[in-house]
Amino acid sequence: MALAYLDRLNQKQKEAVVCKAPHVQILAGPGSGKTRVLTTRVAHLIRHHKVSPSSIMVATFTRKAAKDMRERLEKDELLGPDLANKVNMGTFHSLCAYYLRIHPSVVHLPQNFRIIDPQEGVKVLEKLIEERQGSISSQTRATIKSYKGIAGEFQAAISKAKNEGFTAKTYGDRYMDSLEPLTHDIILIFNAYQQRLALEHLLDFDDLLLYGRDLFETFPDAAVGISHILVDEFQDTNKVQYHIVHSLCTKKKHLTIVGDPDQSIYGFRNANIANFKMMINDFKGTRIVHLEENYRSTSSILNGALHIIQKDPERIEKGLFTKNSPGTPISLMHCETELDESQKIVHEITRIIEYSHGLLKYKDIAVLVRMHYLTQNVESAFKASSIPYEIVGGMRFFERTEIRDLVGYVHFSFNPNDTLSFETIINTPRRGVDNSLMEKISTLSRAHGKTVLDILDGLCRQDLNLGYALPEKVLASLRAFIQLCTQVKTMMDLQVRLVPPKKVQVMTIHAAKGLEWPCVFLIACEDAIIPHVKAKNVNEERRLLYVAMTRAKCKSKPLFP
Ligand SMILES: Nc1ncnc2c1ncn2[C@@H]1O[C@H](COP(=O)(O)OP(=O)(O)OP(=O)(O)O)[C@@H](O)[C@H]1O
Repeated sequence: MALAYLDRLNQKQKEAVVCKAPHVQILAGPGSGKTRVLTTRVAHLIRHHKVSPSSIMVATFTRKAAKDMRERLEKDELLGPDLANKVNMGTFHSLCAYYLRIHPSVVHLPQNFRIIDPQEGVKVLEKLIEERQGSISSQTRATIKSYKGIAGEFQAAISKAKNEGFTAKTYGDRYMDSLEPLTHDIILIFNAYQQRLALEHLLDFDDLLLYGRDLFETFPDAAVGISHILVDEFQDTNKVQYHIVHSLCTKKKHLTIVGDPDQSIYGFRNANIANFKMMINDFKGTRIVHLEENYRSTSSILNGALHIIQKDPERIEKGLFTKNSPGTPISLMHCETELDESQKIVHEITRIIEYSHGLLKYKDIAVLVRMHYLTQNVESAFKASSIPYEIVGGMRFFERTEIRDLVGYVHFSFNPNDTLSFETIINTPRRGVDNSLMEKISTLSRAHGKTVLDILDGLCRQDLNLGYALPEKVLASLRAFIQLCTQVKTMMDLQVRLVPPKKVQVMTIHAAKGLEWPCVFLIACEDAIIPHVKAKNVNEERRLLYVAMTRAKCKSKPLFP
């Protein structure tokens, strides 16, 4: 049978797509067609091996990657929209959320659990730390400048522990004998945090993975019907994600992973490069295929990037080449000040657009930064010179105040135990509920084991006594609030349609992973920024620079003030 979709692949890519080994590890450099190979392998399983599309699960790291892959699969030369839509595809977090919604009781979760974002998590921690400051060690107390700041630090510590696979209980058991006062503070707050989330039927992002791991471990049939699992960006998997993949793959399931150890830039979030070796040990019969031809970049760009990554002493040597022409050399641009740096970028972009005579558009240009705050100068310069730009990964749709409020109403109506959402929305519009009353309502809800709505109802009917009478104006607005919430019957499925960009894309290097543009500027390419002054692992910083440089097809321009 003619398999036309294979014609778009080189020999190694074909080998990776048609490989019949039970498990396949595809190791590939940047721009060598990992996404092309992964999507074609999915198509090949369905079209050639007649695997049902609903038996295939593809786990990605970002929603953007999942969307990108689905779009590629929807093309007729691969699967077409009907078949593509039947493939189970999503981020690890969304796949876990999906199966946890179907089988919540297996891991003792309530049916109406809600997923909170990191900002909401900080809010919970802020309160818990304030409530428990008497029990926190004097050393930690002395470092508290603001509750929000310290809450952020506890959140990072708890998240790190969870990404290593600890629950509050197992973390406490493991570190109970530590001599570090801070460790005991973390144990205390970690426990309190999990108790508060459980009480209010809330899960944070890390919990999704931990509960997902427990679900698939205790009940591998949760993902019934899945026979093939494919994982993108395997170098970014942490221990918990590996555990999930391992549990999912019991009972003769087939695993394909694609990844590039050189692009491992999430070590700070516990990504574990050792997972490549673990896979070889745990999955007998794994075949390794190397993709070594880069199609994306000019040879000048690729050689420049290789020069950087080859200095990583931990690197496992692997080949990467391109048949592309050298193109223009990488040009380092020295700038007098940060202001000068952004003005030079404006000047260069204007020149590129003008001289390419329509060949290159604003959307073909990206500006990458090591840290988000570095976008400020370039943003002002773009505004002043009317260059259309988009800061990617800044304030996201769901983080905007009005959207937060709207979603808060939906969440609260769906889960009236959720005091976090209650506190977000109760005074939008103003209802005269001050912080102390808000606290009392939340505390009464927890103490009586009743929902916040029940407590509000009790207050309005005057069945519950606060020790003082609420003004009639406040009672009236609480009644209106109850009525409004009871009117919101169903959860709305808010979906944002992403419009293809037409503007210069400005984003961090982390956000640029997996993307490509003809022209890429990299600003603040200097000591203390990259490698970052606080970076614990200089090799990870080197890999970060490698990822940044390999995003460019023709023009890579690092700048330094
Ligand atoms: N066999 C091929 N022939 C021509 N072009 C190819 C081939 N394979 C991949 N490409 C092109 O190379 C570019 C990089 O491919 P892809 O995005 O799949 O790379 P990747 O390995 O996922 O990159 P990264 O690791 O940097 O995210 C794309 O523009 C793709 O269309």
